[in-house]
Amino acid sequence: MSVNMKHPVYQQVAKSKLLPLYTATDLAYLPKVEEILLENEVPLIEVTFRSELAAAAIKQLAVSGKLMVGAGTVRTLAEAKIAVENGAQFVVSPAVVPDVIEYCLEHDIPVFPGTATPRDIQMAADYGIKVVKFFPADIYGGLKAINALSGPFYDIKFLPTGGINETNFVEYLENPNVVGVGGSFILSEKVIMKDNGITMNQTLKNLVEQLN
Ligand SMILES: O=C[C@H](O)COP(=O)(O)O
Repeated sequence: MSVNMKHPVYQQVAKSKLLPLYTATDLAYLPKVEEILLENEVPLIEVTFRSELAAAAIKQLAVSGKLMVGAGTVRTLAEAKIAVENGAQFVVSPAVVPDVIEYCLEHDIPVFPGTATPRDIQMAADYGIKVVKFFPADIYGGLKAINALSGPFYDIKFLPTGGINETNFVEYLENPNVVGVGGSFILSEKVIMKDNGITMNQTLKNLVEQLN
């Protein structure tokens, strides 16, 4: 059981720098979601297990094959199995869940466990994990905490999530220990629903422009 750092998911996260966290309540919007993300060259998505449609949305996106699709808010082994069986290519958890991590490593699925403390990070590192979610980033000290944690955990990269928004994401991404940022500020089904994606597309365009 070891971490395959050559998995394309790691390269894509580092390239896109944005990991959109998406909660599906209506599968009809998924083609629009794909269109917006592809147009803005953010070809990946984390579909959260916060709605009953999570597995179906993952499956639809995986079958379509346009985006790299992962599962988020994976808190149990059962959810990890459902996610991967429906085509999830990566898994994100809000905490360090040994069953989830072990299942993912056994199936060559990149897993980003949620960490906030040295103990959490050490637990993830003991599995050979090199990239952890830092969550909830703003409440657990933001960049100040990441800088402090990067001293002893010099070989770990962070994916801050939770409280990241359009005004602070660039500052996070400028930190050399931050590989990318995640969050609901990148893509929202509710916003897409309002005007069939026009506002959402513009919002994402504005975010991506700031990356260059
Ligand atoms: O697990 C991820 C977080 O719940 C996302 O937080 P956010 O809505 O502040 O981006």
